[in-house]
Amino acid sequence: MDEFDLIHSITPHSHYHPSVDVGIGDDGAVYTASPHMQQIVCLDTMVENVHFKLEYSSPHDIGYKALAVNISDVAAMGGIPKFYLVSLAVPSCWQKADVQAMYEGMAELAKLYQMDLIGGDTVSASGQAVITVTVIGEVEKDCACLRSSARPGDVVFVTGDIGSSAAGLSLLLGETLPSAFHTTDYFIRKHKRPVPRVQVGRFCSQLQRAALNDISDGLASELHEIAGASSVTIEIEEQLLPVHPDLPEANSEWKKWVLFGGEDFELVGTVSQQEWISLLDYCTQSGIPIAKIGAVSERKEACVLLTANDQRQIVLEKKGYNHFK
Ligand SMILES: Nc1ncnc2c1ncn2[C@@H]1O[C@H](COP(=O)(O)OP(=O)(O)O)[C@@H](O)[C@H]1O
Ligand SMILES: Cc1ncc(C[n+]2csc(CCOP(=O)(O)OP(=O)(O)O)c2C)c(N)n1
Ligand SMILES: [Mg+2]
Ligand SMILES: [Mg+2]
Ligand SMILES: [Mg+2]
Repeated sequence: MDEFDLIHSITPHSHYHPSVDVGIGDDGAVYTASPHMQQIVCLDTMVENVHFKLEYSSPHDIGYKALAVNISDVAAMGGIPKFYLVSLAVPSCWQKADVQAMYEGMAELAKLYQMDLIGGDTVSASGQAVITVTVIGEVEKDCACLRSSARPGDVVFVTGDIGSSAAGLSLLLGETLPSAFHTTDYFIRKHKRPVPRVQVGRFCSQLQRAALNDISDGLASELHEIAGASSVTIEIEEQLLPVHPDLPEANSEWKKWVLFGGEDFELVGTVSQQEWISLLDYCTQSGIPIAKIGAVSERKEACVLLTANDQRQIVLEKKGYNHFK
């Protein structure tokens, strides 16, 4: 594989956004930012054997997910994703076609959101493959949905279902065996091909106030981040958590997947009770699943409480995915 030949082959012939003044091919990309908008910049890395395994992830899957998780961070800010840059460390055993397939995975999602690839970097790796994606987005001035925006009395909500991605991972790793009860393909798809909730983020950015976070490390961890940033106590109810009906049949550990599993890439957030009505209305009309899972209490201490199905209230630990634990 030749580095320059590879870069040439993945260079787009045209851009969705005419605001790209200089794309791939110079020392840096140049774009003209829209007036009245603030720029959002996100970066997340995926490492072979930490975030994916080549046994079950194709290069297309890896590319798709590396861009999806970054778009998810833009969605959690309430933004519109516009541009992306890709840094690749490629093991020498990879073929040019494998790398191109990764870019096709990203292009699939980029087409959906009309995003332009405007740069990156390509190096050889002596060990595992690493892909780092940077996404640049934008949001109307002062409309970003910050983790610090939760207030007492707010409704706490989550989109989609949670725990399914962790179930998919467990199936892929062979820790959970497929059976007639579970929707194996659905869980695996939730793990490999998460769909970022950009529409919901955009709707929230137009509200008076919304706190948002995307679920990468797990529901408990993300709720703690909102509680900490807003200095509030969040109270959620186990019976309100949206889970796929087949999840409890999959494995006795399913409740851990829901609270601490992570990589759902759903949005969790808080809005005022009044604005919850319009958010629920919007999602219902758009066919986007969303559920109220609790409320922000009047206590001013950063804490997350869970009312279990037996009605006992417990402190929900800040457990979840942590790279060094
Ligand atoms: N190595 C790093 N250097 C600088 N900033 C970092 C680094 N790692 C994480 N951050 C920043 O810390 C914050 C939390 O990161 P992270 O938990 O990865 O967020 P997310 O779950 O939204 O991807 C973000 O603002 C991120 O940009
Ligand atoms: C082989 C493998 N083992 C474990 C996991 C689970 N996992 C890896 S990283 C992660 C958390 C999300 O990734 P991170 O890099 O922390 O994203 P961020 O929080 O920065 O968005 C989880 C649940 C996985 N996806 N693949
Ligand atoms: Mg991150
Ligand atoms: Mg992230
Ligand atoms: Mg993380």
